[in-house]
Amino acid sequence: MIEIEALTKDYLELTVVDRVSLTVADGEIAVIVGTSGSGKTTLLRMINRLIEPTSGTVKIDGQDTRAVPAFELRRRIGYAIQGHGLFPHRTVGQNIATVPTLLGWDKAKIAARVDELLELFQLPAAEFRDRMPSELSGGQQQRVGVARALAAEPKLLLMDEPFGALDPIIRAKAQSDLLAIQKRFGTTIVLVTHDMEEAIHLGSRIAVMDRGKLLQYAPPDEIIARPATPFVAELIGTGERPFRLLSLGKVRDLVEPGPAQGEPISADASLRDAYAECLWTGREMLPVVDADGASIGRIRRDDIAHKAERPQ
Ligand SMILES: Nc1ncnc2c1ncn2[C@@H]1O[C@H](COP(=O)(O)OP(=O)(O)OP(=O)(O)O)[C@@H](O)[C@H]1O
Repeated sequence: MIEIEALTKDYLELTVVDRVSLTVADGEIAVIVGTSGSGKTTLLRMINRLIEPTSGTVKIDGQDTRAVPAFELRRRIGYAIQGHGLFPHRTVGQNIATVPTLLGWDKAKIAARVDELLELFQLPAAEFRDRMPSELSGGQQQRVGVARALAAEPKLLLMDEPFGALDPIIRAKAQSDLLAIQKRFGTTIVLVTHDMEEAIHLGSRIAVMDRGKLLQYAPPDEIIARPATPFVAELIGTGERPFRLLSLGKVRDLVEPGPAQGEPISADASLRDAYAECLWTGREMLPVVDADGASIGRIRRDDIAHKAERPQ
């Protein structure tokens, strides 16, 4: 658990992070959003003391981070940034092995971990282990960057716009990989983005920053339904609210027994995708299938539309 209390950063007269307090429970993904210059990166970097706070405290599992040498803290906490930050003269395998090597893991354990992570990120180890970063595509480099951050099995991972440079299709893939990996390892993640769609998709809680202040810290559905200030509402985009609500729900939540015509939709698809499919194909109902393709019933367009109404 991360407990941030009245955390503040001043640069001379300028307060760039202003008495921010928030708690991130184990296994949660907290996403920090806000406009450019609102203090997101500064807040994130104070957690692993890449930036020293002016005042306030950060506790990780009850321990004040000032009680731990900064280098040790940074080995313990995974850190992934936009543009991945790989070492250009080291192979993919050596990059991923950086922290385990610093921690003195034995060679066999490091090699096994490197291969495990490469496979997990769908980069066959035999093919990618010995390549140089320049021999990878941008999306592959980014995956190696996240793999490196996870190498020493950190309980906590900090990510600063990790998917910012990726095209929309690779980005969606990277996001679903991250969710799968987070589920598997139970990693607690704090992620900075300026993309509200990404925040809502990934976040179990969203922290909205403006000019150094934390305006709201709440689960996505609450941020959408009850924005704390007009600025938060504006950031969500009023015209987008119903669709953002739909993107939080799964087809599985609204399945009913009975048949329907035409191309089926997966139970794990979002309600937003199901609604789009209804509109696009002019259907009032869609057949629903499970991950193995077995029919499990149908979903109605009207039921989906009802879910897009403002929650009471
Ligand atoms: N070393 C520094 N000295 C002075 N001001 C700084 C320093 N680092 C950051 N700032 C200022 O602090 C403010 C917050 O910066 P920060 O990088 O945290 O914002 P951000 O929300 O992450 O922005 P972006 O989305 O553009 O990356 C900015 O106004 C920035 O100019």
